[in-house]
Amino acid sequence: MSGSGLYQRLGRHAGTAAIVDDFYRRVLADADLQRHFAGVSMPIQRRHMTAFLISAVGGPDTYRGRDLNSAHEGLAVTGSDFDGIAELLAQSLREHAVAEEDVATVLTRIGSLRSQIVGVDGQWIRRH
Ligand code: HEM
Repeated sequence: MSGSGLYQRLGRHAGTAAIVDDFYRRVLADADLQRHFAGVSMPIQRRHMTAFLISAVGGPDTYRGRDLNSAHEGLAVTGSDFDGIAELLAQSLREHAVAEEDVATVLTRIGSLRSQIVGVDGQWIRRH
């Protein structure tokens, strides 16, 4: 199955966790993105993102965090924040020698979540 093949190629749980560690190092070093994570418990964040990503690439589904709509509600994530995060994830995947074809697959899956994360409409509705 190509989904679980992708999970194997990312290096299963240990490989995905290492990619996510690298990813949040980049996020916290990014002048535009780091402010969103002020006050967020990064160990929990890393654990949730690792479980989420594993499930998104066809590995076991152990994610027990909130749904992505609820998790990002009120955070005022912009389209450009989303693109920045996706780019840093791509860099972390490449840093871990993930093949370009697999990087593209992961980015397509993550890209399909955009409307759950970028919050402009939801915020407008809540304010009025
Ligand atoms: C690119 C796709 C993204 C995915 C797959 C994703 C995934 C997640 C997951 C799984 C959580 C944990 C939810 C929980 O703990 O219940 C989370 C939380 C969070 N995400 Fe994202 N996220 C994405 C994009 C973004 C972007 C673009 C930003 C802003 C720059 C962002 C900011 C946050 C913050 C600040 C939290 C912590 C919220 C809190 O603990 O209150 N995320 N995200």
